[in-house]
Amino acid sequence: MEQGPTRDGERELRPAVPGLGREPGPASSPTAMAVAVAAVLPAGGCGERMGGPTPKQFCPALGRPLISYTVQALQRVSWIKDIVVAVTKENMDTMKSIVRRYQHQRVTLVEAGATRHQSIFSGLKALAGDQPHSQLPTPKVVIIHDAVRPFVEEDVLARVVSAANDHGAAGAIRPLVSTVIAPSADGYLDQSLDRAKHRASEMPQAFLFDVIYRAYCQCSDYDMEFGTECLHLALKYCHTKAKLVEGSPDLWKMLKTSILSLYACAWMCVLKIPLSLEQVKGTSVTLCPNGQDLQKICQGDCYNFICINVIKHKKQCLFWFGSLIILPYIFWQVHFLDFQTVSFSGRMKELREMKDLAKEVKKQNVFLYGLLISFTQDNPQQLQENVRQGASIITSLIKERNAELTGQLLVA
Ligand SMILES: Nc1ccn([C@@H]2O[C@H](COP(=O)(O)OP(=O)(O)OP(=O)(O)O)[C@@H](O)[C@H]2O)c(=O)n1
Ligand SMILES: O=P(O)(O)OC[C@@H](O)[C@@H](O)[C@@H](O)CO
Repeated sequence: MEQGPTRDGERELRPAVPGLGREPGPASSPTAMAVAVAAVLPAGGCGERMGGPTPKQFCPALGRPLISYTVQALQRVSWIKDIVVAVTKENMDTMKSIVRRYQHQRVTLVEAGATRHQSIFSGLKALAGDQPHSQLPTPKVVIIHDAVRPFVEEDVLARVVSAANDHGAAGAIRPLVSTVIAPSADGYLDQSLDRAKHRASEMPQAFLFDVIYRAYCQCSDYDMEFGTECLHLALKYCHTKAKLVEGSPDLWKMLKTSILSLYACAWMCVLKIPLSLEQVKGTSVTLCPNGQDLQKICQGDCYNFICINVIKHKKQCLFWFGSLIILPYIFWQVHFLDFQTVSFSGRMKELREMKDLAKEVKKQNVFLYGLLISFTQDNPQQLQENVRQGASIITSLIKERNAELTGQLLVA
């Protein structure tokens, strides 16, 4: 087994999962129950369906391997104490250098198996107390999450962990996007499933460690080789019925290169006046006053990020929304306009320029949306309110990727 960074001294530190169970505590702030949580990331696949030479988990997005985003998504959840990543022998060095380069923490690498279930089992063994070489503490609840699903939020992780703690197993689900049919052996329709009654099983899933580990220990060779569903193993071998938890649309798994592109949701704010950084404080954003470029932002721990770059008298603002790999690129150009000093013709000129640019970049599948945030110098509160409104417009439209909004100027 390959070990990642030393895990000394963490054996006694148990995480508190938000919203998990109830302990006596002040009624206004329900104390979260302390539950030990670890995660296993199977990352030993070869990406057969994608068809490229590089396994999809190592494909770059904005110059950074996909798996690094997934690890980061788990790493930023402080109550996940260990992240065990299963990678093949031949990719072990690559993964080690990813861990080093992006300074991933709490990561332990183990050798993947020939199938996904084998890789997961290998990860679980690293956390099991009964294994001679296991060095990590055995968690009460273990999360299993595909390395190729980079967009996983703390909220859904907490919900599956909480449900697993209560019910023994839990998994995220999504509505089916198309109807599933069963063909007969000779190529005719045999059965058509009622779409409303079925769901797609997604990740993350979570289990009481004891349940899933016992299931894997008893698992038949056939299940180990051909099975794909961990929830099914818990049911079949431990009679544990998984609680199903609604997941968000972001939980998709990378399967094809066509979606291996960037979801560079950035706001490009061209500030037309010298605006003090202080003025946009309080918008629940992180401010980054020095000239960092998008690449650097992506490499940092930046989710829901607003970066303000100061370039001489012109200021640029990149609002980074963490979700990285969906086509098409969405680009927000945010104009801060002082209505008292910028004339009507000045505003029209800006709009025309934005429309022209939007037309141009649409050819490259970049949707450029405009957002106008108006203000007057004497009313900083109004500006803050407009920035807040702008942020909520962006967050609500960012996932729609609506081509019709290209070149439109929305007003906050
Ligand atoms: N022997 C394997 C096979 C798969 N996986 C991992 O399981 C997750 C989900 O599997 P899948 O999407 O099927 O990935 P691949 O097996 O790489 O893809 P394909 O089925 O197209 O070959 C991925 O993170 C993949 O790396 C694994 O750890 N070990
Ligand atoms: O069905 P697939 O082989 O694409 O994927 C299997 C896994 O990646 C996993 O996401 C599901 O089993 C959900 O449980």
